Amino acid sequence: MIKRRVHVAAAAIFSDDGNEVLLARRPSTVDQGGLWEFPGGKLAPYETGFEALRRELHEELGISIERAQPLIRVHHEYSDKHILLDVWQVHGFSGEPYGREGQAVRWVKLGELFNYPFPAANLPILRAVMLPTEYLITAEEEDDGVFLDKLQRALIEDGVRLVQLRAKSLDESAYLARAEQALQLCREHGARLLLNTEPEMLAHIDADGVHLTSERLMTLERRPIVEGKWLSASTHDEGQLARAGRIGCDFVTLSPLRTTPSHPDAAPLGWHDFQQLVEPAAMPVFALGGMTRHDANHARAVGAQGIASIRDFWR
Ligand SMILES: Nc1nc2c([nH]c(=O)n2[C@H]2C[C@H](O)[C@@H](COP(=O)(O)OP(=O)(O)OP(=O)(O)O)O2)c(=O)[nH]1
Ligand SMILES: [Mg+2]
Repeated sequence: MIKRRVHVAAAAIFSDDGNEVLLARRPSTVDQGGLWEFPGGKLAPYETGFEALRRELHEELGISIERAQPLIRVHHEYSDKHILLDVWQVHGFSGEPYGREGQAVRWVKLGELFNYPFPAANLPILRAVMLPTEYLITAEEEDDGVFLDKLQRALIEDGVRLVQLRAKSLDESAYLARAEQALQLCREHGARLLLNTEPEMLAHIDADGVHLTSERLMTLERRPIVEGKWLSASTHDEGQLARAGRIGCDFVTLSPLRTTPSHPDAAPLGWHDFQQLVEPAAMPVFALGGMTRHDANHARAVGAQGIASIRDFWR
């Protein structure tokens, strides 16, 4: 059977404070009926994704949007069709949204999204909605005091909300001690902390998750930590991205986008190859390697969740 290909534009519409998104419930009579969804629908012939999004949001919710940013593109195989969900992030609209087609519509806190039943294709969208556009990777730093000062600066001044504790030069007990302090600081600022260590470390410290090196990733056949903790991984090519998808990583970094002083010999991907690699990956991907916050918009335009960086945040 040749499957139908369906291209759908859908919206993650955020509340002004950014803490809630608007969900709609699919009528029980249609495909995927009764499940919750991000409002949107199929592209009409000759429509762009954004044009379809504007039309659908007006038809389904009675609102008008002027701008939207790409959030994530998800390819998914249903038994009867291949679907591409082209999901946009919307901040700001005019009109008061209501279910113009009689469907239930509800503002839902980001932390409660997993309580709602969604179509199978939606898991990567939920992850993308819950993640910020910036991922800070900490630098090697000998002194704990200096480390904490720099982390605090990034949390307060740059508004960083996702942190990976990378400290290859520390032994296990020094790493744990630093992780405890970093975790406390992250909690104070509403940020998540992932440990760049063996997954077993989560038994000793209640961090938000684990980041796998690409080598460690390639040794795993299944997800090494429970759902509910975040699992990310470093990837550099198609094979590693595929493995990350297979073991259920919540998101990944893909590098090196550019050549960097820390990895001068690694061949850079550049934006074109980056985009090609990200397109089939059904999870949020952060661009890494010579990235700054000024690259975030372009990264999003080619399919990334945003950018990951050490140097841009470590000042
Ligand atoms: N809008 C939307 N559709 C989704 C999501 N997840 C998901 O698998 N889908 C699937 C369900 C449908 O097969 C397809 C969307 O089609 P639709 O029924 O909304 O299309 P439409 O608004 O153009 O409606 P219609 O004119 O065809 O009745 O995508 C989601 O989060 N939002
Ligand atoms: Mg629809």
